[in-house]
Amino acid sequence: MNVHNAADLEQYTQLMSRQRLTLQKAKARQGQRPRDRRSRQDAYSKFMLSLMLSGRQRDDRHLIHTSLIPPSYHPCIAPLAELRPAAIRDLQLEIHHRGTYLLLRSITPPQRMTAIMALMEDKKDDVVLLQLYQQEDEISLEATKIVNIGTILLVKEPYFKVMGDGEYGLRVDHVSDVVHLKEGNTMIPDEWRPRLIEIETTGTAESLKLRGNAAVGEHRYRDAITEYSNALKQPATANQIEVIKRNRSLAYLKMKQFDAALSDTGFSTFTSTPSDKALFRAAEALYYLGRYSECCEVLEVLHTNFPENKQASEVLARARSRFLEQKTGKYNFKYFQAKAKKLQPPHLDAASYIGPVEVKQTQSKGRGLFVTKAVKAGDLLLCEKAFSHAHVSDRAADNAGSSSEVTMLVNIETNQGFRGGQADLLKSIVQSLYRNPSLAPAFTALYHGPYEAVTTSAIDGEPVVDTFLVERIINFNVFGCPVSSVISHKNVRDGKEMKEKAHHSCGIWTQASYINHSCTSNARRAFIGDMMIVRATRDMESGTEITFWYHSPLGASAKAEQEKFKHWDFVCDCAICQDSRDTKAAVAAEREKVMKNLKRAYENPLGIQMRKANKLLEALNNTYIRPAHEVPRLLLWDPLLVLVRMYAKQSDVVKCLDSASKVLTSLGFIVVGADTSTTSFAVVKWGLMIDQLVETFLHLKAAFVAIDAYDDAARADEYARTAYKTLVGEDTSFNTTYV
Ligand SMILES: C[S@@+](CC[C@H](N)C(=O)[O-])C[C@H]1O[C@@H](n2cnc3c(N)ncnc32)[C@H](O)[C@@H]1O
Repeated sequence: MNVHNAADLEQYTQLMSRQRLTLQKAKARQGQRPRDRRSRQDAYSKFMLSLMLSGRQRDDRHLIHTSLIPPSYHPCIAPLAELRPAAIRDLQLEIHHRGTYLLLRSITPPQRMTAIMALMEDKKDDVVLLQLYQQEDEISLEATKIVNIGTILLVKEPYFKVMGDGEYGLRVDHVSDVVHLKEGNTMIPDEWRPRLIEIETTGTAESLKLRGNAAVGEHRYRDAITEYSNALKQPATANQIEVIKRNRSLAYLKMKQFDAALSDTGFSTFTSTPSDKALFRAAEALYYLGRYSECCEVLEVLHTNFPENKQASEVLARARSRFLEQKTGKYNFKYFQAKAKKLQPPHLDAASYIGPVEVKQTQSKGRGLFVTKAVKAGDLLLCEKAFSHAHVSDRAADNAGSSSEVTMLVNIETNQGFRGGQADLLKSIVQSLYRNPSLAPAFTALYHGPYEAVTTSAIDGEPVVDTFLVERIINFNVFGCPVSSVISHKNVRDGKEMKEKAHHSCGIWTQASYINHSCTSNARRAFIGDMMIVRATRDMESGTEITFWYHSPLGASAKAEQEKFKHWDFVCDCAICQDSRDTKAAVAAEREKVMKNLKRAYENPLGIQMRKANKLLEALNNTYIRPAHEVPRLLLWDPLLVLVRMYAKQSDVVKCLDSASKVLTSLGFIVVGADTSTTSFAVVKWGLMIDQLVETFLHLKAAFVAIDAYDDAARADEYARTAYKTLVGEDTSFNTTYV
């Protein structure tokens, strides 16, 4: 929804045909055991050379950075005990070696490209290039912490393939298909043990704990977790175990493994006197998991038992604010706007408010979101924090716009490609689900088309994450977003952008994902940072299904509109789409002709030819059959608004009111009193919520003031603010946007 489809890029088409060819060639070799594998020395030299060159400055200006999604396959869901060992030399091309595993040791440092790569050996001294996809980015975790010389790991059900450059390699798409073997693991062969670097495998619980503490001191949190976990395998007193776990919980917090951090604090079985550290860490984990009510409870105990703990009071104040936001939907939007401007990425410290809505089955659109009580236009339905948000800065987006430097996520199987932050989104969601399985259900429940995901969520006590399921869910549920909708709105106001824009930044909002599309929608989404704000655009009765635009119906032909929905695999059946299907070809041609003539009449160098324009507008209006409040007349509002502006400038109040009233009518509104009569001005029924509405209502307000109709002016002002609030998400910035 408002994300960049890559199909319009020439590079994309070329890339896709190259990839498809590679895939075809590779398929033809399925089952072969390649005889031309590089020797160990040759493979090593090649890898090291490539590693060396990758460190040098390259001309990246015309590169497409792609993340290619291969044909989908399931993650391994068999317990390790049931898998048989395999050897590199027995691997067959283009096969997922189900029921087996490879035990590998890295003989090189890692190279980070789209995947993290390293050359691995097995016990028979054969080597293979390993590509680990969907790993954390370098800032979160250096590649050397994932794989480095001497790292021993186990690849479950390996997928051996011909790579893009014709070489052979192991491709791992599911993070859960790799097991890092820690020192002391009995699966590590004896001959590999002495070569393990700097690893002391034994020690007492106390000495290992101290090593863990030292690792924490050096910010080596992953190592610290290993040390503490080893310590917990040694004999220890109950008190020692508690301390080691508490320390490990800090390392888990630093690694953003909030589920594990919480569990290590003993939260689920807290006694009456947990330590201040345990309480604080539990509170921190709960905060990041969005469990604000429990977070407040824990912090209140901490505050009571350890009143001198200043940090606790600060966090308690924050947690209470989040809890209040979650309960009431009351936010400091002014603060949001200021923060979103400053933060990079613009991720706000805020809780989600899920308003009077519920998910229910619809007649023909799968599940949908419905209001549980009557609401008014402008009412807040959702203010949701992104489940995951990929920020692409304006500079990066501008570069991508000129298509000299493009990031793409390309799915060969579905032939879909996207530009922008979607590749980052995939990686970060996979990692987040892997680290915090408690967050998974809200995400995996989202619509994912016909893809059949595995139902196993954990194996051998470790989470199973299906990368292809994540990719499918992103595909159907991603929203493109600006840093703030107020910026997009100002651009429309200033005539810089008339159409809704696609965005490079994007995210997933799990509750908003249940909202289906309709061109005659009754809600709108707005963004501030990573918060999506959904408000009603018209009054709704309890039980009404909420809909918003996946793509705005404005400015595109009906056919082009339907093309856009192909991606989501549905045909829009709203009144606008039905009407356009029912419109005869001759009528459509007549509209096109009138529009062309209208353009000419408007672009006359001596000013608009009013007589001609009025006639043409009348003719255009007459091409529509169904009432405008049922089927908005999408071609009419824009030329009418030009007239409103003109009459406002000329201070022709009567004509200004008349044209503004017609703008509203063409958008599906029913209004009364938008004239010089004594009837009070009121919106009886709201129509399509477009950015230009604010301007329209403000022109009405000015016209009413000019004829001393102050009550009507006040109402027009109120409507302008309601429209603004719906379009931008809040109205605290109204007075600065419209000074
Ligand atoms: C973001 S999901 C919306 C929630 C989804 N209906 C569900 O069951 O979870 C997008 C998918 O919903 C369905 N959908 C959305 N709007 C629709 C519409 N107007 N008509 C038919 N199907 C629609 C399509 O299958 C689309 O791919």
